Amino acid sequence: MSTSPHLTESFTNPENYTFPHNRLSTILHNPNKTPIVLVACGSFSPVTYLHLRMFEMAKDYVRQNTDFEIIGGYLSPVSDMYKKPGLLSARHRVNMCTLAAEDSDTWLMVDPWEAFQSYQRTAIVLDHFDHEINTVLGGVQTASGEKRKVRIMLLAGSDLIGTMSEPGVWTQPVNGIVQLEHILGRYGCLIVERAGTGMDQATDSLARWRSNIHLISQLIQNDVSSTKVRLFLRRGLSVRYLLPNSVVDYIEQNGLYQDETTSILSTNSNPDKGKEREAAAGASKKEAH
Ligand SMILES: Nc1ncnc2c1ncn2[C@@H]1O[C@H](COP(=O)(O)OP(=O)(O)OP(=O)(O)O)[C@@H](O)[C@H]1O
Ligand SMILES: O=C(O)c1ccc[n+]([C@@H]2O[C@H](COP(=O)([O-])O)[C@@H](O)[C@H]2O)c1
Repeated sequence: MSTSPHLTESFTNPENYTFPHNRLSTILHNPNKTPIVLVACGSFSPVTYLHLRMFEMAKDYVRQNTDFEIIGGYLSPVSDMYKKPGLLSARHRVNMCTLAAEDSDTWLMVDPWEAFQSYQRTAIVLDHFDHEINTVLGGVQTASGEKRKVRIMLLAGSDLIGTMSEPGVWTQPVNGIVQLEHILGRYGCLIVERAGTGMDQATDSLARWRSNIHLISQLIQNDVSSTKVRLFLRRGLSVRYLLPNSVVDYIEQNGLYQDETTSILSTNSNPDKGKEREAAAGASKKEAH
């Protein structure tokens, strides 16, 4: 792993922010393994079982195919300033992710750092995790007391990684540094196959970082998406068993996704996720400068 500096000298924290690390393992059980933390960035509007499944698939993949040991996993909901269609307020998205994480395994956490401030590029978000886990917390310890640096890795669906190959915001430098080099060269990622986006198609032009890109195949096809869940809710259809029960209850109790006025922008069901993301990230970037 490269030791290039972070893309920013200092990180802006939201008011009253503390980095959640209650479920982060403090011990590296196998000293021969490289400790890693998985970070999934996205809208999570709302979080679905497929988002949680990504972490489970990654856990199996890591155990069977790598020399890594996972010491924690984070959902990092994007800022309201991302302004993607269908994006509910950060407060609700963070609350739903928190319920989902509590409901699930014991190693998942939600970091609200990104959600409660201006739009942050993904490279900066990974730097923030690196800073909190390695600089502030001092990494992880082996059973013999030796301190080890934790490697941060992006966990994403193949549709998201597919957009990295397209010319656009991902390829625009952050503070003069090419951010794909930073994300894929310094950190690396685990990519979960997503119905509708081929793995080859997603990674063809990212070949130079091949050794840092881990491809995880879907053995059970499931194309649940937040867009479809929102559509169901607007039509008054049940979404139970597509999301954790606690999240379904939260949506019902708060009357979320009933109509277009509950989202940051009006909702739509545009299937062209790549273009939607590029537009959202591009707009947020322009506003940030
Ligand atoms: N069914 C799925 N299979 C694999 N990856 C998924 C799936 N659903 C979401 N992801 C991944 O989860 C991350 C966050 O996703 P995001 O919040 O955008 O969900 P989404 O369902 O794509 O949302 P939307 O429908 O609002 O665009 C992304 O990396 C995305 O690729
Ligand atoms: O950093 C970038 O250049 C960049 C460009 C496009 C998308 N992203 C991130 O990718 C995630 C996409 O989320 P979503 O909901 O559009 O799948 C979200 O966390 C964005 O901040 C990041």
